[in-house]
Amino acid sequence: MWFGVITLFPPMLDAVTKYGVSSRAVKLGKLAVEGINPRDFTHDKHRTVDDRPFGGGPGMVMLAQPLLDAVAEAKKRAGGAAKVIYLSPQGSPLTQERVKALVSEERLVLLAGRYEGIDERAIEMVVDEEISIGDYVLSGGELPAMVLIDAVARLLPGVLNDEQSAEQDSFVDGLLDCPHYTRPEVFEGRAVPDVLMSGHHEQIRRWRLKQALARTSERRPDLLKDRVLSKEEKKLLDEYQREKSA
Ligand SMILES: Nc1nonc1C(=O)NCC1CCCCC1
Repeated sequence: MWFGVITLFPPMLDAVTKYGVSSRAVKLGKLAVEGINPRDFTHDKHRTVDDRPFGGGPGMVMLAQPLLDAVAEAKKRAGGAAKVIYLSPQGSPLTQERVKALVSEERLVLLAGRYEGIDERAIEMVVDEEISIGDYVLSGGELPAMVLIDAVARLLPGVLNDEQSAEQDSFVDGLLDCPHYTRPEVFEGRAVPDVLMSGHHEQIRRWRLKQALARTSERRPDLLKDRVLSKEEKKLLDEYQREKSA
């Protein structure tokens, strides 16, 4: 999968190309990430990429022309059709469902804005979709772009050693993740739950599912609203709620 990221700070992309699971995807040839700097598509001496907002107000707005030319270059490098996604708080929320759908795109261009935003005409002319990673304001779209790349990279076939760990990740089955423990068995007087030491795989599976259901109902009841529970999940959640009120 190929990503062209339109950014004033291409070196930031090292965070996904040189470290962690996404860097493994790059090494395996399953992921490519190219930074394309709009400043390289300016035609004035000062390589201007922004200007003051019409109508007044604080800050600066990114000029449309360098962005459009950078997107055109990205599409050329993509070597085929590529959707353009603009990362901004005005976008639709990035969810695991959306991530899973994006995995089937062969090429994507991600537009990372800076300053107060980008000229609206650039959005009208080249942006296919706006995506938000959350309801807060960052200083640029690069980190959101890398969040999207990381979330997609983990799902590329053969990237994660144990396919299961992707399956067990939170939000993959619509529940929050269960607690995890490793050595030592007792840390600062706190012991690992007995069931995890029992070697009973079926009991461990049920315990983990119950913990995931309990956590989700406590911390993110909204996720349970849209989720159909299996018979077993209903039973475990009822069990948890009875134990809680006992
Ligand atoms: N939240 C977000 N989700 O996706 N992007 C986000 C963001 O906060 N982006 C920063 C702004 C900064 C000014 C230009 C446009 C992007």
